[in-house]
Amino acid sequence: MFPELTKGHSYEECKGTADWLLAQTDVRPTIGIVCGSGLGGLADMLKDQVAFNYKDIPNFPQSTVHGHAGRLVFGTLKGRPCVCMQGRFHLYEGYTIQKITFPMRIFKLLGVETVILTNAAGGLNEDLKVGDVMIIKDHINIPGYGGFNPLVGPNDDRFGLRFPCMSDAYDRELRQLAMNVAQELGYEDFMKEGVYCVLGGPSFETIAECRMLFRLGADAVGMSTAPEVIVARHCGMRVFALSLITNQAVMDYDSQEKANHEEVLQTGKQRAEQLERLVSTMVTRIEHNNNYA
Ligand SMILES: O=P(O)(O)O[C@@H]1C[C@H](O)[C@@H](CO)O1
Ligand code: HPA
Repeated sequence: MFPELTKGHSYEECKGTADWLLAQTDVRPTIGIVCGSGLGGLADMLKDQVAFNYKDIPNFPQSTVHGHAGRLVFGTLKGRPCVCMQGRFHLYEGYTIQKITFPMRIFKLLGVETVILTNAAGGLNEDLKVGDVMIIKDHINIPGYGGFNPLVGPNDDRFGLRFPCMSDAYDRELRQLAMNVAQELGYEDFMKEGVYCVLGGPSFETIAECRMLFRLGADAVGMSTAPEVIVARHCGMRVFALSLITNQAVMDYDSQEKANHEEVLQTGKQRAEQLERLVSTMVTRIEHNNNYA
């Protein structure tokens, strides 16, 4: 790895961005939400919005992917102060892994305690159907095996430890809370739990790759989330993440199916309302001190 590729923003630069945002809104968010492909409608749930285009925020990258609006939205969700990324960043857009995870450090410096991440993913496990919501219980970070871990480079102890633990990355109580809320809402038929595997993208996986990933223990495959989770956990925020299964990964050489981004966005639209209800109900049950009501 070249040193210039492992240089993220300094603590002071992150603080500069967070202070710039805090100076322009009275909202003091304790919950941060990241919207996956086609799931940006989650941000529209916020009341009394103060929204910033990414291009106007100091040091922020810009969204380049269809289905990622590129706005940071502050507001309240059923009275809870929240901040929501309407669009995230991916390695395949050409940003460094430090850059795509930079917003997690901004969340932390804004006062966020709990991060809720969503993504679109392909189902590898045949128990996962298109339209299912998979609560992520763990991840496999394939780019990390090649040195693409967002914590590569000098460690700033003000953010967190040099060697953070990841065996508890996906908060057990928040996963239980999601299951409880799903049951109350009558969503249990499409709520699942599983392991998410991140690849660099942007090409979708080959059949051999899908078969390999399933054998490795992955239930769903995507191109995001795990790097953000690593940075969020490094700086001590609690994490809940879910995948909307937008397509079934092709595992069979006789299949005529082809993964495509339009199908991903379309499935997002179909489940949008239920996802919004699930996330907003969860938010009302997460106390500001990170206990659960
Ligand atoms: O931001 P997410 O992970 O939801 O986006 C997924 C992965 C690719 O960016 C895109 C493929 O359709 O959707
Ligand atoms: N593979 C990778 N990323 C994805 C997929 C997929 O099948 N679907 C949505 N994002």
